[in-house]
Amino acid sequence: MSDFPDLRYFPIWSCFCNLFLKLTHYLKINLFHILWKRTFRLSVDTLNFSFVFCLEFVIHLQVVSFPVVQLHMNRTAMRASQKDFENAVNQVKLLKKDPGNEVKLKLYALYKQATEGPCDMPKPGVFDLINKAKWDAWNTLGTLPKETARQNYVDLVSSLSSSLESSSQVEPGTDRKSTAYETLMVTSEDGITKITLNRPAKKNAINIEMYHEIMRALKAASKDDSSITVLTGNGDYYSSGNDLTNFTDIPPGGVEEKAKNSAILLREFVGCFIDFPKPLIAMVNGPAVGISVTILGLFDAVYASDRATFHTPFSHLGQSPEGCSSYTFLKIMGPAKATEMLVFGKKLTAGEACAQGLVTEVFPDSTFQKEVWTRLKAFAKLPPNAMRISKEVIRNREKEKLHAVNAEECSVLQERWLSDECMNAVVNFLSRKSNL
Ligand SMILES: CCCCC/C=C/C(=O)SCCNC(=O)CCNC(=O)[C@H](O)C(C)(C)COP(=O)(O)OP(=O)(O)OC[C@H]1O[C@@H](n2cnc3c(N)ncnc32)[C@H](O)[C@@H]1OP(=O)(O)O
Repeated sequence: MSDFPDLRYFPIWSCFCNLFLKLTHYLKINLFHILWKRTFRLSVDTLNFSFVFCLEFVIHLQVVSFPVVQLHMNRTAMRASQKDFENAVNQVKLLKKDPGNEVKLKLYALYKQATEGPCDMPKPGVFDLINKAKWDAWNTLGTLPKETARQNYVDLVSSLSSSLESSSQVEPGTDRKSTAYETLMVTSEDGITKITLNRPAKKNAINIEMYHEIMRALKAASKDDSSITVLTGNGDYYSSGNDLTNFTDIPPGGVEEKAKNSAILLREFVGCFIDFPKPLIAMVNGPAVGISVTILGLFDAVYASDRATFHTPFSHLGQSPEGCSSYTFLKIMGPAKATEMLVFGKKLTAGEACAQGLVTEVFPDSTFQKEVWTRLKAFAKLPPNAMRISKEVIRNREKEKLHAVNAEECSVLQERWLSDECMNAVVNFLSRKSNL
């Protein structure tokens, strides 16, 4: 405060001084009139005087006061930004995540401009890539005033902190995060968002809530600052597929309504995998059943522990293939092998699934986590935009077809769920007459 004269009351003092001068000036004129003019004329002059007096007041307030108030506000803002600037400089050092080279260059340039003014350094040589990039960033700020650069720096750091904060809200290790998902654990670090199916006591069976949470987690992962997304399971299973108790919660509209709602949910769920924009990797840590197997055809890489098995017992359940597997499995493994899995329900070992192209690579269970994570961390360091664009080029060719297949599979299943074959299979499982 002390280093600045407080200008807040200047306009008011200025107005009163001005008015005082005007008042004495007009009084002199009016005294002259009083002495020499008639009473009638005098009252008109008094009215004129009052009118001019008020006008003077208003004009003075507008012309003098506002610029002064503005000046005062600007000076206050400059003072605030100097303090904020120092805070922002410290805040940058505490950022947990790398904001990326583009942002770092912007920060560097604004810092230099704010502290040293316009760039007056000699331009580094073409081969001195890093210093040249820094010089370019600083030089493009031209003659931007130091105060503006300071303010821009503060704004950039604050937007950076809030965006990194919101992306860290998906951290499962924190209290905030554990309340975010009931059936999943979601973490985001080293450029990798990891979605873990988390109902180990139920073999990670996918109940209605988990379908919705997976979709929510995928949508969040598609927008966060990670480069790749991983889906895995907690416990001894990757997933036992659709939770068969989903079929027991019948709405007032009866089984038809249930089948219709399930088809809508399934279509939306599979659609999220078709449209997911970043590289999506499955870490199949154990046995996988039903829909957790079929959607693997929509992943970009599938790494499996040698404990994993792949089982799609649709005929046993009176159901039919979903997850676009009626299309992707045929493309991946050819019609004969796909039929063995999807129609006859043949369970594949990890090695067999790898030989047929469904799995990218199999790892011994003892080293599975370590080996796969080392690989994933290396992948996550690749340029994220290049990975996303490459995936887009590959996926776009198929997207329309995949959505059409998804729609068709869901509509066939809607009918199947109403069949005796399906209802008996579900009842048998729930009454524990059968395990697959
Ligand atoms: C709305 C969209 C629909 C999308 C269409 C999707 C279709 C599919 O995914 S079809 C595949 C459906 N899945 C199954 O048919 C698997 C059924 N489960 C089993 O066969 C077995 O549980 C097992 C082979 C996966 C594991 O057997 P086991 O090691 O003997 O363990 P338990 O059977 O004792 O299971 C422990 C615990 O978990 C419950 N559970 C496991 N899987 C499911 C499931 N898919 N649905 C519901 N509940 C499941 C099991 O009931 C046990 O629970 P508790 O008895 O309460 O301990």
